[in-house]
Amino acid sequence: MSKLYLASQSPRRAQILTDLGVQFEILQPDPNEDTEALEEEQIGELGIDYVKRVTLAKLDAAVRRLSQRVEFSWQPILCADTTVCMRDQQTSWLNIRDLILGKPRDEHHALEMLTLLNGKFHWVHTAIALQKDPQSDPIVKICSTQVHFANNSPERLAAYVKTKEPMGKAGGYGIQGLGSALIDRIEGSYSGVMGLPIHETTQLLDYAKIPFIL
Ligand SMILES: Cc1cn([C@H]2C[C@H](O)[C@@H](COP(=O)(O)OP(=O)(O)OP(=O)(O)O)O2)c(=O)[nH]c1=O
Repeated sequence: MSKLYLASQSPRRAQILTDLGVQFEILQPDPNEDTEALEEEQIGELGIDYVKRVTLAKLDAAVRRLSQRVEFSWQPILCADTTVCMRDQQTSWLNIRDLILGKPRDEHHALEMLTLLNGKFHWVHTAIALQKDPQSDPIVKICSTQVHFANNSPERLAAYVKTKEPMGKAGGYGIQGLGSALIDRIEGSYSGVMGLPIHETTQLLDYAKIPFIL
């Protein structure tokens, strides 16, 4: 049966693939690889371009890692990146700028991010990329969802940060957890916000002929 390599450390992505009934193996990162450099923003880069570039770079690194194994059988590789972004205050019709929010460095940073998102709309872009075999070009799909934060009190935001849920999550919240208490509406894909848009993922699985439950 065809199997898949998931080049991601995100437990949410693994859980979604498990729920879909996909046979997969997690491709562990190379401990010597500088992943921070990979995720560095370029000046003036829009969120959607950023997420696509980082996902393709993750895929490229994963393909290299796999082919360096002494013994390996080629199987399609899937990876993803999720980013939260808002229009920068300095944006104009002639110069559109995004403020890209990655994962918070610490609790203080998480509170800063949540305060920025509070009472407003923002975008969550998730790019997924799949390399079917060494010869073919990677296929990328981008899923963008608009999320609106309710007008939460500063005390509620601080209480949320204390739960530690914001850590390791883009924008400092998890829609699949207590973070959903802070959100009053979304337009788009819930699973995309969580880090792996299910519909777009099944399109890539179909393309790579990887079986799943449906
Ligand atoms: C906005 C949001 C993000 N997230 C998570 C999904 C991603 O795991 C994380 C964004 O970080 P990513 O850099 O996309 O992924 P990762 O570092 O967790 O894993 P890897 O690079 O190995 O694939 O934020 C949620 O779980 N819920 C949410 O509501």
